Amino acid sequence: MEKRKRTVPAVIVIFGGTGDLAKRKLIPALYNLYLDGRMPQNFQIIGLGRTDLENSAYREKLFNDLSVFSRSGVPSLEEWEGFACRLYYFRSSIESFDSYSGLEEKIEAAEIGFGERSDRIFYLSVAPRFIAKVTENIKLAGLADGLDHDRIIIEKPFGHTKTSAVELNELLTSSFSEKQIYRIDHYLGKETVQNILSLRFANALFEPLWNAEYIESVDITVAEKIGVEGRGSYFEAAGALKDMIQNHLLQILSMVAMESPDIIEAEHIRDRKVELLKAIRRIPVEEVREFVVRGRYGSGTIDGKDVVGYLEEDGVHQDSITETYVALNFFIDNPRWAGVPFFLRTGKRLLEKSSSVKVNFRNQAEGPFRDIYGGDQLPNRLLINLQPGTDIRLRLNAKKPGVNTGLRTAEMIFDFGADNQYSPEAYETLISDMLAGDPSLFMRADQVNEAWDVIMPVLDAWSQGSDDLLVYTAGIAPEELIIPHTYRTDIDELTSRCLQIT
Ligand SMILES: NC(=O)C1=CN([C@@H]2O[C@H](COP(=O)(O)OP(=O)(O)OC[C@H]3O[C@@H](n4cnc5c(N)ncnc54)[C@H](OP(=O)(O)O)[C@@H]3O)[C@@H](O)[C@H]2O)C=CC1
Ligand SMILES: O=C1O[C@H](COP(=O)(O)O)[C@@H](O)[C@H](O)[C@H]1O
Repeated sequence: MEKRKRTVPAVIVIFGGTGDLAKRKLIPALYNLYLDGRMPQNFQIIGLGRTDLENSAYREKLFNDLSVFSRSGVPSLEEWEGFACRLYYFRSSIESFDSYSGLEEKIEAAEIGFGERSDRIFYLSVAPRFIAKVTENIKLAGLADGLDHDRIIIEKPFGHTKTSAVELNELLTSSFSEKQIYRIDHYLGKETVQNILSLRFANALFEPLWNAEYIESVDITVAEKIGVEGRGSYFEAAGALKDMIQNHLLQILSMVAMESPDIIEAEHIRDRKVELLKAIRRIPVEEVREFVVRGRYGSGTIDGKDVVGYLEEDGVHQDSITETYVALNFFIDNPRWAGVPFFLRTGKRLLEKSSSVKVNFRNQAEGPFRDIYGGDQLPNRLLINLQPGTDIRLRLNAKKPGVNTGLRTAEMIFDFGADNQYSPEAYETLISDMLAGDPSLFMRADQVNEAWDVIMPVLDAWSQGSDDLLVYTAGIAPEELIIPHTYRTDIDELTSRCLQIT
C-alpha cells in the first residue's frame, strides 16, 4: 500500500452524521484511512443531525459504533484520541437555511486552526428527498465555491425514476461542476469488482473467448442474509430493483460485458460502460412478467434463529407490494453478445451472503471427446466470487488418471484474498479517491441515467399490478428461488432449480 500524507487540509461535513450509513461505513472508513496515514495532515469531520448531542457524546457514540463495525476492531485509546479530537457534532436541521450560517462558522473555525482554506467536502448521507434542498442551501450559503477543491458526495439511490434522476443531475450541475460531484456506488470500491477489468483486459487468455461464440450465458448474483435491518421505511420506497439492480448489479454487468477501454482511465471506462448500458435490450412493458420475477421474504429461519417476514419489519406497510428479491433476464444487443442471456438476481434474507459472477462457456460435447464427454463432464465455467469469498475458479476438463481416455472436471483457483494483505473496505477506497480528486470509481451522470432507463419498463409494468409478487421463506438458498422462464440453459445446477416460492 502506498502511504501518502495529503498536504491540503480538508473539512468533511457529513449530513446524516448520526445515521446508519455514517456509523456502519463512513466513520469506520475515515478512521481506517487515518490509521493508514491516508488522511490529510490536517482534517476535521463535522457530523450533522437533529439528535441532541454534545461533541463528547457524539465521540463516545462513534467509539462504540467503530468497535462493532470497523475492520480494525476496537480502537486503541491512543489512536482513537488522535482521531476523535478532529471529530465534531453540529446539531441542526438541514432543511432550514438559517442553520447553514452556523455550519459556515464551524468550517471557518477549523480553517483558522489550519491556517489556510481547506478542501470542503459535503457528504450527503441523508434520504434522497433532502438532496436537492441541501445542495441548494450549500450553494446559496456560499459554503462551496465553483472550484474543484470543494466537492459534494451523493449517496444512492440517485433519483427514483429516470426523470427524477435527470432532474436531480440538472439541479446539481446548475450549482456544481461535474468535477465536483461524486455519485457513489460502493460496489465500485470493492477490490474484487475492480478486479473484473484486470482479469478481462490484462490476460490474453480470456478476451478472445469473451463473446457469444464461446459463452453461453452469464449469471450475476448478489445474495444477502440480512433483512432490511431497521431501514424498512427507506426500503418500502426502494425495493430490490431500485436498491440493488439499478446500481450495483448493473455496474457489475457493465464491467463484465463492456468493450475494452483504450486505457484504464476514468472517462474511457465510463464511456464504454455507458455504451454497454445503452446496448441492453429494454424489456417491453407487456413482456416484463416473462423476463422478470419478484418476491418478498416471509418469516423463516436463518442460522438457526427465527426471523420475521418483511411485512412484520418496522416501517413496512401492511399492504406493501415492495419486492425484496428480483431476478431478471437481460440480453445485450451488440455483436459481442448477440443471443447470450445475462441473468441478474438479488435478494434479502437468503441462506447465505454470497455475490458472484458465473461465466458459463459453451458445451464442448461436439468436439473430439464427444463419445466420452457427458456424465460428470461439465462445460468450462469461470466463477468470480466477489464476496465474502474472494476467489476466481476456472472449471476445466482434464484427463482421468490411469490407463484410459476418460475425463474428469478440475478447478484452477486463484485466491484473491491470499496475497492481498491490505484489503481496504469499499468506502475507504472511494473516500480516499474522492479526497485525491480521482472520479474513476464514481458514477457519471449519463451512467446513472442509462441505468434508470434499463429498469424503467420494469417499474412501469409493476405499477400496473402486483399479483406476480411471490412470497419466499426466509433462509432459502438462492438456487431454489424461481427464475424467469425465459432463462433457459442446459448447464449443471441451473437444471435443478425448482419453484420454492409459495
Ligand atoms: N445504510 C446503508 O446501508 C446505506 C445507505 N445508503 C444511503 O445513504 C443515505 C443515508 O442512509 P442511512 O444512514 O441509512 O439513513 P438513516 O435514516 O439511518 O439516517 C438519516 C440521517 O439523516 C439525518 N436527518 C434526517 N432528517 C434530517 C433533518 N431534517 N435535518 C438534519 N438531519 C436529518 C438523521 O439525523 P437525526 O436522526 O439525528 O435527525 C440521520 O443522521 C441514504 O441516501 C441511503 O439510501 C446507501 C447505501 C447503503
Ligand atoms: O447499497 C446497498 O448495499 C447493501 C449491500 O452491500 P454489501 O456491500 O454488504 O454487499 C444492501 O444491504 C443495502 O440494502 C443497499 O442499500
